[in-house]
Amino acid sequence: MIEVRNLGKTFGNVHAVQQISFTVAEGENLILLGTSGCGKTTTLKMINRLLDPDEGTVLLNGTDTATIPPARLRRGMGYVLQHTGLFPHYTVAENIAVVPRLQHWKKEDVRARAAALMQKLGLTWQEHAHMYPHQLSGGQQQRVGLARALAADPPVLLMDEPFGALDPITRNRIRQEFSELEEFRKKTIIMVTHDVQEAFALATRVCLMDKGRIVQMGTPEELQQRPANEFVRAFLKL
Ligand SMILES: Nc1ncnc2c1ncn2[C@@H]1O[C@H](COP(=O)(O)OP(=O)(O)OP(=O)(O)O)[C@@H](O)[C@H]1O
Repeated sequence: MIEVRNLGKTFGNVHAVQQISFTVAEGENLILLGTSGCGKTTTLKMINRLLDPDEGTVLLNGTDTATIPPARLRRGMGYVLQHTGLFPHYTVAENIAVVPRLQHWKKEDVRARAAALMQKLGLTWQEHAHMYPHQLSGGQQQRVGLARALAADPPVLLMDEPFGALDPITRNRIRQEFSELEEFRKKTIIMVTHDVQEAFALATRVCLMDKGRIVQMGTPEELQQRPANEFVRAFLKL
């Protein structure tokens, strides 16, 4: 369980995040939704300590994450980015293997896991394992990014616009495939998007943000049926 309490982060005179609080239960998918610059990415990065908050705390299963060494914390939290963050000089197989190798998995286990994930995500070992990221399409790169984040089976997945760099058709297809994966259903996920349709397709609950603050949080149905104010109504085009 992840509990975020009164998080705040300021860059110079920009209050990027102010008084953000929420809890995410095991297996839930919380989607942080909002316009560009509203503080979604900053919030996400404070959860795996890529950024340290100026105010507030993040608890992971009751433990203050400020007391957990960042490297250890991140091993339990897969991270998927819009521009994949794949290592360009590593092959597909090597990219997927990064975290299992850090955890000293046996070579054959790493390979079996990578091959199984690749297959689930529409890639094949024979064709793709030895390719480099620049030899893949954007959609294929994004699949490798997902496989890498899932490789060591972390209980938590943080995703920042994971389908954002793709054309709308590929985006919908990969999103659909991803939402059907057993991994997706099992994991606690916090995902950032500015796309209302995507948020509603994947969310257990949506956290709608504006100017660094939470405007409304609830299930997609709650937001649609009981928008808290004009901003919510306009954002959701109700
Ligand atoms: N490292 C930084 N230094 C200075 N300002 C920053 C930094 N990171 C974020 N900001 C500012 O903080 C605010 C929130 O940024 P953030 O990236 O969290 O927004 P976002 O909602 O994720 O936007 P987007 O959807 O465009 O990625 C913005 O005004 C941004 O310019």
